[in-house]
Amino acid sequence: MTADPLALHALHPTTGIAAATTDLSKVYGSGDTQVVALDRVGIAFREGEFTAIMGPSGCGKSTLMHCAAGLDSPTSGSVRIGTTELSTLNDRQLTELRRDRIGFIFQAFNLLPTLTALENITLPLAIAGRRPDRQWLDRVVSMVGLSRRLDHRPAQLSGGQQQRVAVARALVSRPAIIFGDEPTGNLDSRAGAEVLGFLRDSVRELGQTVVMVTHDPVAAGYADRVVFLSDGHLVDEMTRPTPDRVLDVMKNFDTRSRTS
Ligand SMILES: Nc1ncnc2c1ncn2[C@@H]1O[C@H](COP(=O)(O)OP(=O)(O)OP(=O)(O)O)[C@@H](O)[C@H]1O
Repeated sequence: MTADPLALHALHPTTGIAAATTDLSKVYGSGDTQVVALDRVGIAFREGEFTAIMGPSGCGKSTLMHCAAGLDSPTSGSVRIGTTELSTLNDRQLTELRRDRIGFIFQAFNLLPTLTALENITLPLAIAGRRPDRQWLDRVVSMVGLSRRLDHRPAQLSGGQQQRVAVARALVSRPAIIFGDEPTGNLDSRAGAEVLGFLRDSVRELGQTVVMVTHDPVAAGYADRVVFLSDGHLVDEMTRPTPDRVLDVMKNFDTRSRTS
C-alpha cells in the first residue's frame, strides 16, 4: 500500500527529510576521562522511511538518538527536525517540539498504570490540549489490533500488547518522526515480531518516519535501511537489509574489535 501523504506532515512544510544531523559531535567528560561518543556524524532520515541504527555496545547509538530527538544537546554540530534547527529553540520551544513533532517508544513501555489503554494512547494529545482526530485514532488503534482492549489497564495487558499501546501513543499525534530505543528489547520473539510488523506497517501504510536503535539483526531486517556506527563514527549503511546480511556486518565489527 502506498503512503497517505495527506495523513502526515499536514501541519508542517516538508523537505523530504524528517530529521538530519550535520557534523554532530558529543563529548562526555574532560581530560583523562573524556569520551568522544559521537564524532562529526552527518545523517539524514528520509520521510516515510524505517531506519535501524546498529553497532557494538558503546559505539554511540543511544547518544545519536538522544541528540537527534532533542533529549540531549550536542557538543558541536547541528540537528534539525523537518526544517527546524534545534539550536535555535529555547527550552520551552524544545519541549513543545518534542511533544508535538516527535514520538517515542522505549524498551520499558512507560505507560501510566492507572490509565486505560485508550487514555494512555491519547495522553500526549490531552497534555498538548489537542482533541484526537477520531478517524485517525480508529485507524491507528485498529492497525495495532487494540480495538477490543481499549478499556484495559496496562496490568491487564501482555508485554506485547502494552508495547502496541506505546506504538499507538507514538503514532496518534502524527509526529514528524518516531524514535524507538530497543522497542522490542523486553519482548519475546513473537510479540517483538508483531510490534516490528506494526512499526513497518506505520511506515508503509501511514507514511510514518521511524528510527530505531537495536542490537537485534532480526529486528533490523524489518527496516528499509540500516546504518552502522562504530566508535562514534558512521561506518556503513545497508538498504533492504536481511538479518543474515546484517549479522555478517556485525560479525566483522566483532572480529575488528578483537584484533585491534
Ligand atoms: N552520561 C555519560 N557520561 C559519560 N560517558 C557517557 C555518558 N553516556 C554515554 N557515555 C559514553 O559514550 C559512549 C557511547 O554511549 P552510548 O550509550 O551512546 O552507546 P550505545 O551504542 O548506545 O551502547 P549500548 O549498545 O551498550 O547501549 C560510551 O563509551 C559511553 O560509555
